[in-house]
Amino acid sequence: MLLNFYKYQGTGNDFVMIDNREDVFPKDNVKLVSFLCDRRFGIGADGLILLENDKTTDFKMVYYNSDGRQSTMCGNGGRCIVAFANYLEIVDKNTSFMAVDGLHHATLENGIVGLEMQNVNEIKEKPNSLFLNTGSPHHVQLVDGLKDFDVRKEGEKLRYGLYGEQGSNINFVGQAGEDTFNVRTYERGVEDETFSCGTGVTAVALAMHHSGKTKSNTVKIVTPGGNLEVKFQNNGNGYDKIWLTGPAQLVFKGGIDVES
Ligand SMILES: N[C@@H](CCC[C@H](N)C(=O)O)C(=O)O
Repeated sequence: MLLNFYKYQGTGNDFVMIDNREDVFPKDNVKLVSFLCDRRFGIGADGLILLENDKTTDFKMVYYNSDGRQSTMCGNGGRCIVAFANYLEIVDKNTSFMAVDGLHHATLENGIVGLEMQNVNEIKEKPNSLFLNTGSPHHVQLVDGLKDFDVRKEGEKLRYGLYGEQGSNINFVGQAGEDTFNVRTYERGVEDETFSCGTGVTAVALAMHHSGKTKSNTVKIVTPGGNLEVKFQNNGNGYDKIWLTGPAQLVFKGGIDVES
């Protein structure tokens, strides 16, 4: 069958996007998803996202990593699917949608998408790092010489060594200013460094505030794929009103022959 797809990117974190409102996609086909995400034999992407109907909100997001398996929340994917829903004329400038971690509100203006993330009530302090869940699990670690750091090698070591089978995404951080951080992320399920990770930069912003590295509740993050901003409120017990904001763009669209 001919499968129509749309390719999106948000700060270089890229996704195959499929309109699955008519239930056309074989959702349990791990091989098919990993083939579509393959950069040499398929379309190429860090993940695949289905846009589906939802009973109570504008649409539902179903996220797969490039390994072909459904996973936890994807922040950049969440921003991209809002741009996709706008392209499909399902939503205008404000929307609410359902994802694996619950309800998300979002805004869209001139290609910039703001996405409200789930509240974070726990940040675990470890010897050289912090661990928190922003919809997906994240290890956050400050390192020297981030530019030349071997993110793949060190990320893989920690992802399996510290977090076992379940794993975690691993974020390496360098402070660039009072409210600005450089971030490089090793992503679980991609098993490599990606150009940017939305739940990851959200985790970094909160972790840096929690550990006193910044006093600002608007944090600028520089990733290899571009710039993001994370705003939040510290409520004493944790963080709420967390908004991740940055660009999300349609790159190209097409059709691909797949076995039905
Ligand atoms: N790229 C994503 C994170 C996707 C989920 C992650 N790989 C996992 O399985 O935990 C983002 O932008 O948040």
